[in-house]
Amino acid sequence: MQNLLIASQIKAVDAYTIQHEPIKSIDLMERAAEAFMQLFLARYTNPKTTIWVFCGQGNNGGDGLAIARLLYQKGYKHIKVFLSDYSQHASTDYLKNLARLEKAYPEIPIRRTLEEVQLSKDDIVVDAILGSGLNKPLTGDYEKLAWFINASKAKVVAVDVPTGFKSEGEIDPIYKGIRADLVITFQLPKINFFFPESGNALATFKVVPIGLAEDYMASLPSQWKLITATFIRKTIVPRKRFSHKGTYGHALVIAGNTQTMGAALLSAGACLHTGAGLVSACISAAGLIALNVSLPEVMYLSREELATTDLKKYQAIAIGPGLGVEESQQKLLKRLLQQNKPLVIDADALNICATQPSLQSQIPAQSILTPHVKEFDRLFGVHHNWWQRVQTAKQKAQELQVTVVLKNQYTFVCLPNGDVCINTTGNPAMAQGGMGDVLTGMIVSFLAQGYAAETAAILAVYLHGKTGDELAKTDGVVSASLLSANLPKTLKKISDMDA
Ligand SMILES: NC(=O)C1=CN([C@@H]2O[C@H](COP(=O)(O)OP(=O)(O)OC[C@H]3O[C@@H](n4cnc5c(N)ncnc54)[C@H](OP(=O)(O)O)[C@@H]3O)[C@@H](O)[C@H]2O)[C@@H](O)CC1
Ligand SMILES: Nc1ncnc2c1ncn2[C@@H]1O[C@H](COP(=O)(O)OP(=O)(O)O)[C@@H](O)[C@H]1O
Repeated sequence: MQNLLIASQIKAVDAYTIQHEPIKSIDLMERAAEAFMQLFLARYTNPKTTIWVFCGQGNNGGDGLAIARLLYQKGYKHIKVFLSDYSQHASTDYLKNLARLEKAYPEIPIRRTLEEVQLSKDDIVVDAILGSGLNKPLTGDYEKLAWFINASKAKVVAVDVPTGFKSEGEIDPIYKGIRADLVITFQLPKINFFFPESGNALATFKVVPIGLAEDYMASLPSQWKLITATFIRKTIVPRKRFSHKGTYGHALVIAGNTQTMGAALLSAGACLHTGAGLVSACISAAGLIALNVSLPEVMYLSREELATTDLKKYQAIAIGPGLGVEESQQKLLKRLLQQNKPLVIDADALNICATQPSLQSQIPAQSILTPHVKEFDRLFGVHHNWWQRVQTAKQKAQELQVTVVLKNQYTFVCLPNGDVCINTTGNPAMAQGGMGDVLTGMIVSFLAQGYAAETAAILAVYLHGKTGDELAKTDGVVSASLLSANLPKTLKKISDMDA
């Protein structure tokens, strides 16, 4: 798991690296500019393109000036620089890089007013006006500049952060900053890149390492974590010699209704494909034939039997996909909550809890809640932005001592200790009904196999997205059943890798 840091912490890491590597700050800036340039060159290979580098007067602007010099040195001769020197203050490294540029390549045009700038849609703008130092909303000349660049339709590549975009905290509903096609960001992604509202400010981002002190970064306190492939590889326990079905637990999936039996089948199927030793599906009788035909390995438990069965024989239980919210399902859920056994609670089970708020306090500790945005807001109230929503998820996870899996393009897994783990696997080819049902089956499967609740949720969201990513390399749309069928392949790939 990788710590994500807020802008002030990154500044501290910057200072620490400068002191302990040691490296001069101007050389660290050069390293950042080099890293930016390498990725830029790989993407934009035509040296005849006109590149306008817009620079502010802080270190972001300093990066921009170094980038202009390095690109020119690499043969990109159509470089022009714009200085937005609207302020009295300029950073030392900005001034040094301005002097270096003017000395090395006095022929590069430097402009200071927009009347001198003509941007075409074929040009590239390097946005180095304001970076992580943004400390107030854009106004006046800065706002005009952003408007001018956005209106030009030129391709925009931002340095570290698009000008006007906050690295963390609530994102303003009306975005006035620069809209970047690509952000090349230094060392760590900014926390706000993972919130859907960032879609107004950037189409995509790439992280380039600039050699900041890794150990120090890891030692700083942060409740924001990125789920990494390394963590997953280290955490997944390979199947053991001499193991048998009993080794991998018995999972029960309580789901499905006459018109939504597919949800139950998808969930139970994914549970099987993720490796539970035994899977039982408690579905309405209408689904029995379908279950036997499509998932012969899965055992059936009738709704009536559920009432009398000793639940101890199941190592993990999930409830909700396609369940329905009628009185009988409400009773069923209430009875289950009274057993005080941790549950994976999804879909209609969450919807029932939303209409009966008193049930919330009865959710057993160690349970896992897997709402999508609408289920989340039904359950915990309407939220006007994702920052607030994640704050609530974090708070509820701590208050109820549960794991909240807030599903989205980037899923936020909020743990009972207050950590928010962000998953970066997954893609729009997966945006199809049934995908969440598969995820629920995966989580309950990992739980049955003996993983702790937090770990089961993290492994499942990563593996779910990773399988979707592998399939999206060849398929434009990835259905839930296709993804489910491919889970064993991803698991095999992961367990074959060296941790
Ligand atoms: N470790 C790393 O990651 C490395 C980072 N590096 C680079 O440094 C960048 C951060 O640089 P930075 O701290 O100098 O801030 P930056 O964004 O240039 O802003 C400058 C000043 O602008 C002002 N200002 C703020 N908001 C404003 C507004 N709305 N409208 C008008 N003015 C506004 C404010 O000054 P104030 O007005 O408060 O006096 C602020 O201090 C980072 O993004 C990366 O590119 C690399 O070089 C090396 C390693
Ligand atoms: N664009 C996307 N990128 C990444 N993951 C996605 C995307 N669209 C959907 N998903 C994933 O698919 C699942 C959808 O869950 P949900 O809405 O509950 O589906 P359903 O109720 O249809 O089963 C979530 O895990 C979500 O993260």
